Amino acid sequence: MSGLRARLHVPGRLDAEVLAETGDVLAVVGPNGAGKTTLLRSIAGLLPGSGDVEVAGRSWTHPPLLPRDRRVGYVVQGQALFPHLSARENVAFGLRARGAPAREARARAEAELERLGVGHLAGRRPGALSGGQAQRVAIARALATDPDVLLLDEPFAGLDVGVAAALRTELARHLADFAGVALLVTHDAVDALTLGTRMLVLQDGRVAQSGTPVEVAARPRTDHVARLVGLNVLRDGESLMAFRPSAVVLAPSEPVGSARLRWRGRVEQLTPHGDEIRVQVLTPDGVRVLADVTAAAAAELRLAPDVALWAAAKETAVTRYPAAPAPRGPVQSG
Ligand SMILES: Nc1ncnc2c1ncn2[C@@H]1O[C@H](COP(=O)(O)OP(=O)(O)OP(=O)(O)O)[C@@H](O)[C@H]1O
Repeated sequence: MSGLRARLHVPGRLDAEVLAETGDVLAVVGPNGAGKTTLLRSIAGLLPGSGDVEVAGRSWTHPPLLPRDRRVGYVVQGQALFPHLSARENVAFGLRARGAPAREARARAEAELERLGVGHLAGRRPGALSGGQAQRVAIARALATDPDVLLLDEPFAGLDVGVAAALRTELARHLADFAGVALLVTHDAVDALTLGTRMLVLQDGRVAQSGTPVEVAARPRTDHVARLVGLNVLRDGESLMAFRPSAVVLAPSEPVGSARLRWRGRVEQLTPHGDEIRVQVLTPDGVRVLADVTAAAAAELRLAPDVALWAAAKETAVTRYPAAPAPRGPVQSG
């Protein structure tokens, strides 16, 4: 087994088996308190005695390895850079702790910061960095030690939308190059679908579902995932398009504007969805598009089953990604 095999048990909090192969990016999703952070911390060795972990054919738990002896890069929730160290020293820290000579650690740290687009900020302390810059430093620090397992706990949380989008694009590149197994905790379905090669759904400390993102999105097995991936995921040739139902506009006649994707169809279903109404539109070719509209808009459009209408979405609201390759072996619950 070249990847990760873990059976994790933290009484009352987590009971899960995780299998991932080298090159996998496992998107870990689930409601608050489901055990996502506990899962990452168990793998990192921060919760001693919490189960069996085997990485690249080597046990990290029999005998138990200290966290610093595990080949892990961990980007914790809300960053934890050392405030009194420069970006360069923060990144070099882990290398020094693993015995790298100072010069070598410094050179590697600078190269890693450069790779993350923050090389020019190497001398700054975290207090003088923006949230997005600090997060890049945190990712550089996690990658600098060439970990076998990369743990990312909500890496885009708290960042401005534009900053998060830029970092997401960049992280996608680094994850594609990354030679180990990555676990990405996220509350964002688009992250799970675009960055994950597999998805692991946790609920009440257990694995509720696993599979490729497309499999999970197509047949959500928990309410949370259904809501989370309450996304439109439509095929467009060789790629998939994902967009939120809230990005879909309904109109009685064909919408104008060339940049819009549009579908003609009929209302198949209307369901309450929070403060809004979720409308399922069925096209003559069998494509289903979800739209969330306010009650006022639903009344104005006289929405009822079988009413003919148009659905449209702006191209800018659509995330496109390649259709997933054939599924690999299952990640199982414990
Ligand atoms: N230090 C702790 N001691 C005892 N229980 C804890 C501790 N940390 C977390 N828990 C509990 O363990 C469960 C899992 O928490 P965890 O933080 O792993 O969830 P999560 O899925 O990461 O949640 P979130 O999305 O809110 O970050 C929760 O019921 C939580 O209350």
